[in-house]
Amino acid sequence: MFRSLEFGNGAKIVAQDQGNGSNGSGPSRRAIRFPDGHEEIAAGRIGVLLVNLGTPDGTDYWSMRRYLKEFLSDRRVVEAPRLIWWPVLNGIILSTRPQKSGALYDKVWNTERNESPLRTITRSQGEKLGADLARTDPRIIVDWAMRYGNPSIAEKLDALTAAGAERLLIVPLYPQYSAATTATVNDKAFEALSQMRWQPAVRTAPPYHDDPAYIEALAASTKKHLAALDFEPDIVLASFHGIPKSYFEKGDPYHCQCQKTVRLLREVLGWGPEKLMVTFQSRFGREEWLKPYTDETVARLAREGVRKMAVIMPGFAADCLETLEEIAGENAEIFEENGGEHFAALPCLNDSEEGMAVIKAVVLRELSGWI
Ligand SMILES: C=CC1=C(C)c2cc3[nH]c(cc4nc(cc5[nH]c(cc1n2)c(C)c5CCC(=O)O)C(CCC(=O)O)=C4C)c(C)c3C=C
Ligand SMILES: [Fe+2]
Ligand SMILES: [Fe+2]
Repeated sequence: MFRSLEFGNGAKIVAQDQGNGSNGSGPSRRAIRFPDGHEEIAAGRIGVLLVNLGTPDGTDYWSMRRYLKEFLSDRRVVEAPRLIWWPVLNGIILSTRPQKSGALYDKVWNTERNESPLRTITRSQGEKLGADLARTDPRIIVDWAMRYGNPSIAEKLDALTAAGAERLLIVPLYPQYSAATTATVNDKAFEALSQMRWQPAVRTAPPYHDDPAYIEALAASTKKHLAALDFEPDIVLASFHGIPKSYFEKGDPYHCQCQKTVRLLREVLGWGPEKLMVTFQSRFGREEWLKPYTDETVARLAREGVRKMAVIMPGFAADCLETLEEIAGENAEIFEENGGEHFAALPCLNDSEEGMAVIKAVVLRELSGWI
């Protein structure tokens, strides 16, 4: 079966599904067919796929349950032996967490588009990057996907190869590497590629925790958002999503990369560790996670007399439940309950000028030799 995509100049990209047996069903032939119908040439396009964590399709019980089941079944995310984890996940967690998390997502949901902020922002990052890079090299096509939920990595890889992408750059949108994030994005992409008879050439973008473009963007964005506040914080927390301490002990470089990001950011801002502290948020389960915990630190500092606090979240390429609800909502309350007076959660880099400059710098560097 042929699938085709038409372009404004009358050219047509045609992809033939292989549909011939056991080795998957990805597109196996790509060609540009010109209007007169007889000329076929290789499409030769370069695909860039931005991937972020994921998102439920809705905040109702079944959408939340589907999403959490996919997410929490991933062995890269929960490493506990299946014999122990399976009954816990399918018992208590999937019967209670979907309602609880759904209510939290309701607080931040983009009702206009009926989707989570993470999906809205990731789409915008993809669209802005696509428009920008098409001016750099018209062979480049950019798309975006979610590791869990929709749009899936597999469907976007199919679409990119069908559109003629013979070279492909996968970009996990995580500045700091963790097996629970970067590695699982790549695993999922290679799982989809393993089903294709005719694979594109593939690269994956490395973490960019110490990339000067990223550090400069964080510094500029932090200064810009602090200047817009009606107070000057006594202390700024750099809050990262946590991981279980045991993952760090097994060799996950995430903790070290978070620390390095903040060390470099302090150097650019000219701040010491007493002004910009590192903390870890979003614990899940009973195991010990990376410390210090954000919520405990916020409470302690408020009790110790800190009255004005700002929080930046450099590990999140886009605002999401964990930044908009957990930090801007829950932690603001914790601060005030313990005597704090002014609290601000600063926006992530998102699709801002600074944020797009980082993604563009990473992508252009990783495309070198291809463009
Ligand atoms: C169970 C363990 C979890 C690990 C390990 C984990 C690592 C991890 N997560 C992110 C980024 C995000 N996580 C988000 C939501 C979220 N995370 C977990 C659990 C683990 N994360 C859960 C159960 C959830 C769902 C929400 C909830 O029920 O509490 C999000 C937000 C997604 C959104 O749509 O807004 C992000 C982003 C990182 C970077 C990371 C390890 C470094
Ligand atoms: Fe998470
Ligand atoms: Fe959370």
